[in-house]
Amino acid sequence: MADYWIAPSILSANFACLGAEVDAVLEAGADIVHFDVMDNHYVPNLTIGPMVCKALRKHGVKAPIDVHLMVKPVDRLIGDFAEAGASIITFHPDASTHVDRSLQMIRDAGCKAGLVLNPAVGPDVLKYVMDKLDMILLMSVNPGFGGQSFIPSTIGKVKEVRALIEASGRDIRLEVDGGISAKNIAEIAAAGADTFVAGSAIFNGGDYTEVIDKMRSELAGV
Ligand SMILES: O=C(CO)[C@H](O)[C@H](O)COP(=O)(O)O
Repeated sequence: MADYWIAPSILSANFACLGAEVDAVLEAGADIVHFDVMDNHYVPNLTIGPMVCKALRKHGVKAPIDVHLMVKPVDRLIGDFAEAGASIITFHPDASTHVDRSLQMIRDAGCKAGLVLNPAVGPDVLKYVMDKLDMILLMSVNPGFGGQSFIPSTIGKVKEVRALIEASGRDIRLEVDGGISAKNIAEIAAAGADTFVAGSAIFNGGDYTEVIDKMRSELAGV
């Protein structure tokens, strides 16, 4: 017989395997799904797009999907992700020509809107658009790859941004992403963060429930 190869198309498979993994981590106690969208232009890596978001919704994922756009330009993808079922869309101010307009586009599309600050980017830009923000995401690694170490100066920035949020009187989530595990989550929460993105700690940490329970027990002590 000839050397026949059968090749299931991952694109047409509706990302069923990913759906099962997302189900597992939500059942283990995660609250939201964080989506790292990388374009090999704004960051040196290439990941997932709106089709995957849509496939997760079709698969039955009901949890909020928090889409972090590491792409430039930003605006063209907003409608696609909103239609695909995104709940929250965040982007980097240095990737959008008109930050206020991009935030408004996200809100007009029916999603919650947020800005992301890279480790070396200060919080000044936030002040002028506070009324359009539902989330602020502080990167605690340089974006593009999982598995990096938490940058300690983020703690000071979390405190600074928490103070800005309190002064605004608005209900804005403060999320931190990069190098987070049960070892440092309490310190980050004590500084003022309320949402924690963890990749390696959860997906390379063995039993999802045990890892998430350990994080929650650390948070309970804050
Ligand atoms: O956005 C990211 C990198 O740009 C990842 O979400 C982040 O780094 C999480 O991965 P890890 O917990 O392994 O650091």
